[in-house]
Amino acid sequence: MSPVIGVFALQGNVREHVAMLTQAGAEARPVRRPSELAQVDAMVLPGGESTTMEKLARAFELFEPLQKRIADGMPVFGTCAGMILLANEITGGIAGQETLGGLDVTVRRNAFGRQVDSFEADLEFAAFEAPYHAVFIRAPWVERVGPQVEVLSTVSSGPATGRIVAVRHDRLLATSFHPELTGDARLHGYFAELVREL
Ligand SMILES: NC(=O)CC[C@H](N)C(=O)O
Repeated sequence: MSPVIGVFALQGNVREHVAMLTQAGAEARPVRRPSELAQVDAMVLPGGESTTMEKLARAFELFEPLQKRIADGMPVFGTCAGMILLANEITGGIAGQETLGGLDVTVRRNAFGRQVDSFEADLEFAAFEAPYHAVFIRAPWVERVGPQVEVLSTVSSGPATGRIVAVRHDRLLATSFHPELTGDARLHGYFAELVREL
């Protein structure tokens, strides 16, 4: 049976993520309840507002089950706020903000500056032949990576040059930007491949 990828559906571009996963040849469905989480093999955590997503995940009793599944090795693709939710450590969080954790990085929230609400950039990925056009919206960046974390891409021009914006730690994949907005399904394909390899 082909694996099923769930998309955290309490906030964010759920339909777009499902569409991109489908385009990448994966089976995908929204997840709002613990019973739905139990039926998927992997998860996408979309962008949104990480503090709100934490609250919603707790209110819908998904926070602890997600933490447990991540600790048990479930593959997760976190994008933007989803990257923040996966990080072991955050800077610029609100008082008491907690994450699901698992990804051994420190992520800075709203790192590109509040005046830079959103921007776009072409990124190089070793796994892709052509650059990946990325859309950043009040995006975080990665400030520290643990020894097991692979840096997949950094910003290559402008004031943020060298900043880490895509990482992989074993089965956890995370990007600072929104890969569901540009019609380019290569990152969803990369994640689907990682899920299939299990
Ligand atoms: N586009 C996004 O996901 C923004 C993330 C948001 N700034 C946060 O801290 O959660």
